[in-house]
Amino acid sequence: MMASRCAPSTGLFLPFLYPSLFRHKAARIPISRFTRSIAPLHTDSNISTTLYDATSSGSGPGSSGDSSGATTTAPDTTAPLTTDPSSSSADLPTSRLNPAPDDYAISTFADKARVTVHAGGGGHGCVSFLREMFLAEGPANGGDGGHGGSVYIQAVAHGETSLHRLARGRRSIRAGRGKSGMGDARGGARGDDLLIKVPVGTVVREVERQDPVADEVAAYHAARKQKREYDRLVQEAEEAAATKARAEAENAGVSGEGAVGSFNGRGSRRRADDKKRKIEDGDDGFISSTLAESEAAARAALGLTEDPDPPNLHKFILYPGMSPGERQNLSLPRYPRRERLLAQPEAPIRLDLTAPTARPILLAAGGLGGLGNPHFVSKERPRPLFATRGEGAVSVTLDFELKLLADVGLVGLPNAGKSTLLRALTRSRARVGNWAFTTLQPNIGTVVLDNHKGRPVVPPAPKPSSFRPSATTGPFAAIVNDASSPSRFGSVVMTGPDHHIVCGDGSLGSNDAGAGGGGPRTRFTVADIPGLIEGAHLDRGLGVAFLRHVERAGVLAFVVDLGAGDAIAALKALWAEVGLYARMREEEENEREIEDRIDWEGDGSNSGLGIGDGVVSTTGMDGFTSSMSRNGSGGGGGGRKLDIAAKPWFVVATKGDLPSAQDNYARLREYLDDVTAGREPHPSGVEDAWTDNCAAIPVSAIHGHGVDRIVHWVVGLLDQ
Ligand SMILES: Nc1nc2c(ncn2[C@@H]2O[C@H](COP(=O)(O)OP(=O)(O)OP(=O)(O)O)[C@@H](O)[C@H]2O)c(=O)[nH]1
Ligand SMILES: [Mg+2]
Repeated sequence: MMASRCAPSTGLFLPFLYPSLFRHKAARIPISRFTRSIAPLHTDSNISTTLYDATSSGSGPGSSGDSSGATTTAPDTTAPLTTDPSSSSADLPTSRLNPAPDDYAISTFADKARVTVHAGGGGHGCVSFLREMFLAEGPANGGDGGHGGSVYIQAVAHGETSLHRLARGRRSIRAGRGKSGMGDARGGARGDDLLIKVPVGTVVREVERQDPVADEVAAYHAARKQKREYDRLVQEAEEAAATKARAEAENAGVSGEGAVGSFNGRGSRRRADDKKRKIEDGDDGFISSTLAESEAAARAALGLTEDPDPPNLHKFILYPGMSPGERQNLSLPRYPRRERLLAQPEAPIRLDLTAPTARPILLAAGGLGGLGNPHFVSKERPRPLFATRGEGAVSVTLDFELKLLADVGLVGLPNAGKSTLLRALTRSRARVGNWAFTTLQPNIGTVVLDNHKGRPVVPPAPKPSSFRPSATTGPFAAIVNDASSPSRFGSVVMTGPDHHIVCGDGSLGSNDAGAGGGGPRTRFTVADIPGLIEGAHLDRGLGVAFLRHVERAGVLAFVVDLGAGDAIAALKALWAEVGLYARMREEEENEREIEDRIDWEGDGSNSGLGIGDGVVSTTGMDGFTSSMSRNGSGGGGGGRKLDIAAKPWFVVATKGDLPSAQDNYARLREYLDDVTAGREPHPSGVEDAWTDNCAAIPVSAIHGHGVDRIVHWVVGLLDQ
């Protein structure tokens, strides 16, 4: 038997021949090993611990404990607070209210967008004539062009929660252009209208606009002026030439008489007479030669190379098959004066859409379609070889700004527990993590008070005055003493499978969403924004820009972490930032008002938006200003109060389960009692700020304890 020529497979050359096989194999082994060895460095829990340590604004001394046992026990969110007073989020089992950092729903959110909206231009009119077998030159039958589409805006309460669709990518939005008319008297189709849907709470401001109709009018006036000037110069030149010729003829006659009898004299005399007669008779050849000269002189004077076009030529479409003679003899009629279908809103457009708009509001009106040639038939001009062009359309650059119109705005330092509270109040899946700036964009949730099943989920709220917490018998004591039952109000169970409170991420509430229609309030919305830090108004941290989302909330809830140092200091720091933000906004508004006053001076009509065709704006200019100075003292310059300080507010003293929370709460309570009684100034330092009933509601959001009190308190404040 012949020996194999190949050496028995030792595998020696295989890696060189098939490196991919080996790379694959080799890769597999270390990956799993690496995973095991490096995983602890990259897990979320590790990141959170690291960041927590760095920021040191966590939930107290117990929070940096070992999280290894986190998944061993089943979630017990109804556990009483007293079971383990030193528990921190890291020690607790994961649950809906203590989720892993990767358990959250990403929401695409944008609160600002700059977009140029273009209305559609009108389609052109058509030049056409009927032609049939025995009718070679029938009447004009060109169709009219279709009107261009318009752009509208509508604020909707449901379905839109953010401006991300406007902010994303596209910087311009176009309505449809009207189609041009066609032969056989077929009119062009209308351009499609465009409706921009925005969430309630959107403010729209015009930045710039281009109106081709206005440009056309200006171009027409310039062309007409030039044409007049040209005609004047031509006439002058002709008159000068005629006078000169007449003078020459006279001179020639005189010199001829002086040479009576000579042949030459007789000849020149005859020529001069001829010339004189021709001038007097308006002889064509002579006139045309002087006219051409005069026109050339006028063109030279105006710096033109050709005769100027009729001023309104650009508004007409000429029949392409026109002969040069027809072109020469073309006399265009006056451009017909026409009204736009919809009146373009006057500049500058400013809308504050604080309520759903029943009817769309016009932003940019579409252009008119051009007229077909039958419109220009007359006795003198039975076969018009022209039609009009479609009107150009307006384009407006607009700034959109969304100020969420939640009923309650949560304001707190980073890591205070705002998102956990939102999760406890609603079915929001806002991100929660034990580090600062977990929340990078606002979250909004809806608290449903009535599930429309005939039985209110939440019993009628007590009036805030009858529910005023006190240091001794207040809710904090209730939480501790009533630890076995999660709610003092019995019927509200904040956790568990039959959770009645839903998050309406897809249904943005408005200030009147709950009590809309005059009935009892059925829901309210809560906005959770990124944490504020000291100096946020100087753009530290994530800045104060997100405060715009709580600026118009009905009630402000200051979320203070009872386990993170002095709660009073935290509250004062928050109010200081809010106050500075309010002042900033007020200055901005004042500046804008002054700018507008200058803009609007020219036409003297500042009565709001000129929205035509019955489109009604729910809030125009007046609505805008009034919303900003709703609580102000009537716009009197420096005497204006801060709006935000005039809002009802309360403190949510969260993380009540942590040690030292009791003392901290007691001090906070005392301080707030003093503020209510007027012994202490308002924490923002603003005079006349709202201090009717400054409450601190202790909760442990992570356990879902005490959140029902917040629901009642808010309902009481909103219904005030
Ligand atoms: N012990 C305890 N921990 C809580 C409570 N509420 C929240 N936490 C923890 O506090 C940490 C921060 O919670 P978040 O809800 O993310 O805080 P936040 O205010 O939204 O933070 P930012 O979004 O960064 O501003 C998390 O680890 C929570 O588990 C509570 O009532 N008790
Ligand atoms: Mg958060």
